[in-house]
Amino acid sequence: MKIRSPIVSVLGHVDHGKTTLLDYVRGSTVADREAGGITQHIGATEIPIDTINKICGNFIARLSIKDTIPGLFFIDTPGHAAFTSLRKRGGALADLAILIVDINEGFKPQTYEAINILKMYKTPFIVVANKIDRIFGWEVHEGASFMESFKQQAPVVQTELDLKVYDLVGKLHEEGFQSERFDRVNDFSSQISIIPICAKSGEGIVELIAMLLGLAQEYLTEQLEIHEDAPAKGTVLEVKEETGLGVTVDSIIYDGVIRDGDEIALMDTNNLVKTKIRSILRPLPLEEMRDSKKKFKKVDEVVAAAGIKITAPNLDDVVSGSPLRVLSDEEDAEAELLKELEDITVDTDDEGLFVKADTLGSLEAVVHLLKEMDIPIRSAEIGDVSKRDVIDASIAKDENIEHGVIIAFNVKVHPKAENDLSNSGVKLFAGDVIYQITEDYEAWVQERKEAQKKQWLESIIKPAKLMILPKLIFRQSKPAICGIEVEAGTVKQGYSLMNANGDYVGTIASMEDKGETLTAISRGQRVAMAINDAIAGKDFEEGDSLFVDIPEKHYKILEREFKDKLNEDEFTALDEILEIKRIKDKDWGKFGLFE
Ligand SMILES: Nc1nc2c(ncn2[C@@H]2O[C@H](COP(=O)(O)OP(=O)(O)OP(=O)(O)O)[C@@H](O)[C@H]2O)c(=O)[nH]1
Repeated sequence: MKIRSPIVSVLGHVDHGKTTLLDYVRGSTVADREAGGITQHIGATEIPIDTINKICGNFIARLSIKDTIPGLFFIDTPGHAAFTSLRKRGGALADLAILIVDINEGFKPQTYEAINILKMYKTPFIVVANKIDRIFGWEVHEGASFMESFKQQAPVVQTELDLKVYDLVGKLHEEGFQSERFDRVNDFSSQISIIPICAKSGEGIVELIAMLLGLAQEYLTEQLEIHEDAPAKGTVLEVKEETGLGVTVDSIIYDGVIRDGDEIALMDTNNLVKTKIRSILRPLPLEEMRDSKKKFKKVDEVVAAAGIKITAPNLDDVVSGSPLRVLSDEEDAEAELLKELEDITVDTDDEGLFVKADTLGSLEAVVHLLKEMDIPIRSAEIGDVSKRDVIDASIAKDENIEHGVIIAFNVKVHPKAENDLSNSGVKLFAGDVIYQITEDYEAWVQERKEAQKKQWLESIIKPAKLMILPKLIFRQSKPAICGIEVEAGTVKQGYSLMNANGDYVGTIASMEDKGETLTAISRGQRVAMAINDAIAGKDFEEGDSLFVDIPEKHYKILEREFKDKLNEDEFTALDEILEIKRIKDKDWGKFGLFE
């Protein structure tokens, strides 16, 4: 068993300094390049332990880190898109992550997104609080450790920094993490270290590197064990067309050995792709690159961890995030890959939303998040939103509006699908921050529920009470016409009326006030009312109170769902109506055992 270097990714909000940090980490060893200070991979940079020892020897001694880990392997492309692409079955490819936060700006949408992704993959991480040089009064000490530089700051500046660090501690706490400034952490397995740094001047970088190494040694060595002679396992970072080489795949190999001429298996959106390696390429050292047009050099074999470019036939449809396996014991590797593809794309429900994403990894992340929210998924695929997606969603919409929805992460709508989309009424939730898309979707569902409830409430017959005004009976019957005043609630045309004994009186045919026909009138209004079926003097008298006859089902809905929506006078009328109803049926309005 050999131990490989831990793979480290940098995540964080846009402009918080991911690239600057990576540049510094790589640049800090550039002088040493020829002496083996740094190993350039495709898509990654490795800093060997000797170089690390040179840069931060003191710290490493203090943290009692041994030389068992060969170095640190930094993925060159920062950001969570790269992070989710670089997946392997059941987790992230990165063993460790650096979450970078601008100390002056604090948490931003993509910071939360990164945390969600790290939580999902259970990836251990260190928080770096970047741009400390922007704290008012900070005196820059190029390349110094954080502690050294901190000691030399004025007390107000030190206090200011600590306040900002505590803001981050608070935010991390809200996300369910215990954290502390790294020098105050007493248990690295339960607390997250926050390292204040300046990616421009390099302050704090030595501590960052030492901490990464310390964490890897303490908690990851088992996961870093590799089988040097086993068929390689890797992940596709990017599929790229290269002049003179055709379509190539850039991949990170995290276990085993890969050789020129090996048979490998990869994935396109739906199938296994098998091919034979034509060549394995590594970057040409910078010095040599200057003298030639070539960027790569051919190698016969590489052992994990490594970043390589592979040329081979049939790579055109391979997707980024695809697993890569060297096939030796073909059946096993193939079956494993197929199962993996199934895990991500086929584990869907009969009904639900349509999900599109740009890579296998991001698709997996979106699907995972939606499932956690108990949102059913009908289909999950890689690629832009197509005409077919819109048609499928539109069919689903006819059955359930909430399923006529497409969630699109980091992909575009195909121009041919745009028209259909706007005509179909299918809802599209698109963006590049997963949790914002899901939040928007949830807000929309909530809004729809509220609107539905409102519509429902409007169709429900609500309690109301009216009085037959004295000396204002204009006609005895067919229909009876009389002056009334509404005493509680709202009375509408078509409502049935009952008297104080619960007997049916008649149905409101029409209402009129000063020559104007009204369909609904409220408390305090006086109108002339025509009542079908009723005979004045027999079914009611002047001065009688009449009540709206509420169907029992409506009463129950009011009681259960909308009681808080009734006015005080409606509330009292409802009580009166209940009492009247129970004269004839003592169980009226009571809920049955199974209701
Ligand atoms: N003052 C100061 N500026 C910094 C520091 N780190 C980064 N910056 C600046 O912040 C800006 C953004 O930095 P980047 O490294 O490009 O940020 P990023 O997170 O990689 O941004 P994207 O790649 O666009 O997501 C640049 O102008 C950097 O020069 C720092 O420590 N101090």
